[in-house]
Amino acid sequence: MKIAVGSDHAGVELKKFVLSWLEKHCYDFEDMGPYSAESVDYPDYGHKVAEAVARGDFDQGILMCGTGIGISIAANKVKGVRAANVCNPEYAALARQHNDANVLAFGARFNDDSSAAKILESWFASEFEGGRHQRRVDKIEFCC
Ligand SMILES: O=C(CO)[C@H](O)[C@H](O)[C@H](O)COP(=O)(O)O
Repeated sequence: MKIAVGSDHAGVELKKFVLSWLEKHCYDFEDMGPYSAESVDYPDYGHKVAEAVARGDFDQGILMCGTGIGISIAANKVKGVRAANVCNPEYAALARQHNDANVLAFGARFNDDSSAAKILESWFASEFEGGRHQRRVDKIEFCC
């Protein structure tokens, strides 16, 4: 599985942990930036990761900003992307199981390495359940 990872300045430090976690668990990943803590705009990185997932270059994306809110809103503007801003491991599991979320977002200012690891474990351990959820996910794309 190939994972695209991005953040804004607020997420740069936690991104380092996420990258090390992905490496430790043998995922194929790419750090799409930023590469320093200099202030940047979260939509630039939200779009970059989301577009890479939508093109099929990556299976999933992981995004972090201060709260996870702005960067997930930006990612969700890209057709075919279902970004879930997750605040605990249960949300991470349900985002995969019920929403077939293909981009995981979370807040770097509200998670430390330990809570981020629990979110990542739950996300990657969970599969889309299909069935009634497939019908609902299909309807997401059909909004005028
Ligand atoms: O949380 C965010 C957006 O939802 C971003 O990470 C920003 O950091 C946040 O908007 C605060 O901006 P600042 O320039 O870091 O003060």
